Amino acid sequence: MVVASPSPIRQEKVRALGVPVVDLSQKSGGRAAELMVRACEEFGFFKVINHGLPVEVVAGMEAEAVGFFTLPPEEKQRAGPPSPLGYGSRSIGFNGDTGEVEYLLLPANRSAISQRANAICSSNPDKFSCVVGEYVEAVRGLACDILEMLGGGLRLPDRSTFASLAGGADSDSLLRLNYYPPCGNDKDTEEGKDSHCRSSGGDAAVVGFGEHTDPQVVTLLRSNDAPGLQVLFPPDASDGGGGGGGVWVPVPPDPSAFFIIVGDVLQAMTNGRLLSARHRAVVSAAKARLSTVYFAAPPLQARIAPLPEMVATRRPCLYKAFTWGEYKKAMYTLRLGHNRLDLFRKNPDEEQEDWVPRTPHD
Ligand SMILES: C=C1C[C@]23C[C@@]1(O)CC[C@H]2[C@@]12CC[C@H](O)[C@@](C)(C(=O)O1)[C@H]2[C@@H]3C(=O)O
Ligand SMILES: O=C(O)CCC(=O)C(=O)O
Ligand SMILES: [Fe+2]
Repeated sequence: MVVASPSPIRQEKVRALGVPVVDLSQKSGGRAAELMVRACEEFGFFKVINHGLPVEVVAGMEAEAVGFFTLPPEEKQRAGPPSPLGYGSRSIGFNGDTGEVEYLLLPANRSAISQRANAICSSNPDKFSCVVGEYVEAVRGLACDILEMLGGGLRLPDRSTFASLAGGADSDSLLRLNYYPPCGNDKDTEEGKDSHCRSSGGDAAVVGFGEHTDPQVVTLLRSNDAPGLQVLFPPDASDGGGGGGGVWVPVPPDPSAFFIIVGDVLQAMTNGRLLSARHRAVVSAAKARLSTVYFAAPPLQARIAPLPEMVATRRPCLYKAFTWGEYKKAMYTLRLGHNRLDLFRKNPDEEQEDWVPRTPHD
């Protein structure tokens, strides 16, 4: 059998830096919202603790995911191939991207989940629908709280602008379960002999999920206690701008927290004030990583454009208007790592000024 060599990632420019943390038990007074906005302006990324999702809802979701990924390969194939929804292994999207990952991509709503439950979990489809349905509803509530806080922190005239966009029943939100098998570097085991990681040699990490930004409004990512997520901190954030293209920051896993990632839609609506964060997952640990990722998205027909209050004389409108359906169509023509928002830039060659709030003179 010929096994393709997984692509190693060069390890330079990877540095341990603290990630911003927002404690949701301290919501009152607006301080948490201000911290969120600052984290999204600087990194497009933060972690929330004390988020209030019941532990049994989160544990139930993880147990269903483990149950699915540990099924025999032929059973998992019943939920594939990805269209893009469904079960996939190694191949991501339709344009040749690959990684050491298995995944299940589902629409994040109860009825669509129960329609697919039989193919995913034939032993107990009702339990799968119930547990996963409960999880997506709880996490949608958390997404709306966070988006509402961001709207408040940005002082929007309607603080619910983002939450209403992504929190409705007709939203195109998705749930993705990613499973990164362990490296199995143990030469004495059968698994170790076939290891997909040994072939890369040295300490180089292997790509689980290649670098990209998430296209939607915001992403809520939770994982088990295996590491792997890395976020690209822009040059200003990492070293005062002197280091070139930023630095990859490994994010220590925290199963009790959620990691929040700004998506392209939020970057466009805030006219570049909030940054959609480039991130990736690497496979280097001996332990399997399991991530449960909720992408809060607008309805397909929703019109996305920079909000008028985010545009000023010194901060001209950067993006053309588009519908979420148009954005999705464009993104499926591109590779994972491409900068999709560039397709919708008004003046792609224009230098961008740092964001300055609207002044009375504007
Ligand atoms: C290569 C691709 C996979 C992806 C669609 C795309 O053409 C470019 C964006 C990719 C991404 C990244 C974040 C999410 O995991 C995802 C579901 C999404 O909305 O955009 C995936 C897409 C996918 O796997 O279908
Ligand atoms: O698994 C991870 O930690 C990252 C996954 C991810 O970025 C994605 O599914 O879009
Ligand atoms: Fe992602």
